Amino acid sequence: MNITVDEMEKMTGAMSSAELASERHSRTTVGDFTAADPRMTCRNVDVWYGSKQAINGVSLDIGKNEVVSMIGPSGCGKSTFLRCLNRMNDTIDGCRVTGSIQLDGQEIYDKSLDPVPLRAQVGMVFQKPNPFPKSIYENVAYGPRIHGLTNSKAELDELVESSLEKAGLWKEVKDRLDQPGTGLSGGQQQRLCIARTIAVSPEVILMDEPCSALDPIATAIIEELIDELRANYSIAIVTHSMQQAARVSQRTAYFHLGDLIEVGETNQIFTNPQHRLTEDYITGRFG
Ligand SMILES: Nc1ncnc2c1ncn2[C@@H]1O[C@H](COP(=O)(O)OP(=O)(O)OP(=O)(O)O)[C@@H](O)[C@H]1O
Repeated sequence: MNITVDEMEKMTGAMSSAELASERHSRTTVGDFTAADPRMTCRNVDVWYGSKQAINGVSLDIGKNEVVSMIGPSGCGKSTFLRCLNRMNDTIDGCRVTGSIQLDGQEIYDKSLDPVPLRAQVGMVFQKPNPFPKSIYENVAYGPRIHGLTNSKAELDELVESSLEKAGLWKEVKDRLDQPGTGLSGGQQQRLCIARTIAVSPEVILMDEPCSALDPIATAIIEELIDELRANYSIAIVTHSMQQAARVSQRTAYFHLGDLIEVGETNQIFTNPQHRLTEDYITGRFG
């Protein structure tokens, strides 16, 4: 049975909690959660922390060469869902993920799949820039070295340069590659983290509020970069800033209490939301 959240709310008084729990799985997301050319496909994803369910039957595609933003009030599950996409939740005790998440048609939760190379294919940039306590060069060279991606120092040098170039940082650091990454400004550190992610040839880049620790100028530079990166990668970004979602993404997904309420073209979500909860959020009535 397909029912909307509104209908669900009307029905709750008449249903037992067991019936309600089973109905929650068939709750429909408003809008088309599929992408024409998907890189990742997520179907009926549930996430629990112990006995508490944080994500309820979410289905969403991340398409090739698109930026998908995930928005919603604090605690709605955006980061939890994002972390499912490269199995970062594996590192959290008591966290359990069910459903199907595929990268290029392969189940990423398959027991035989090694999460270490997966996290190179699906890289992650965190809220707070977190360069290693090493030189700028080593920050970028570390991943390719442990994944055995280059055969010589010259090749590694080239990869470090091209990754810094793609992250828009090369010109600013080319004369001080041996200096500590932690000595860069916050915005530069975040671009260094992006270069580090790019260096191991990802297909998808996950970004969890990547600009929340940055000033408006550094934020604008990262937003421009995200738009450029889209030419080569699929990007999923969690953001608290609706303006940022509107600026950087082609599709937007609105989460509420662990449900994916609505997904659609970013322009449509912000100008003509179909669900009352989406409308309430984007018009500032809550969140
Ligand atoms: N490690 C954890 N252990 C237990 N519960 C957790 C853990 N991480 C998140 N949660 C819970 O899961 C739910 C979703 O949290 P999550 O951080 O994914 O939301 P969010 O939308 O990203 O929030 P925010 O915008 O505040 O970062 C919340 O109820 C939160 O308390």
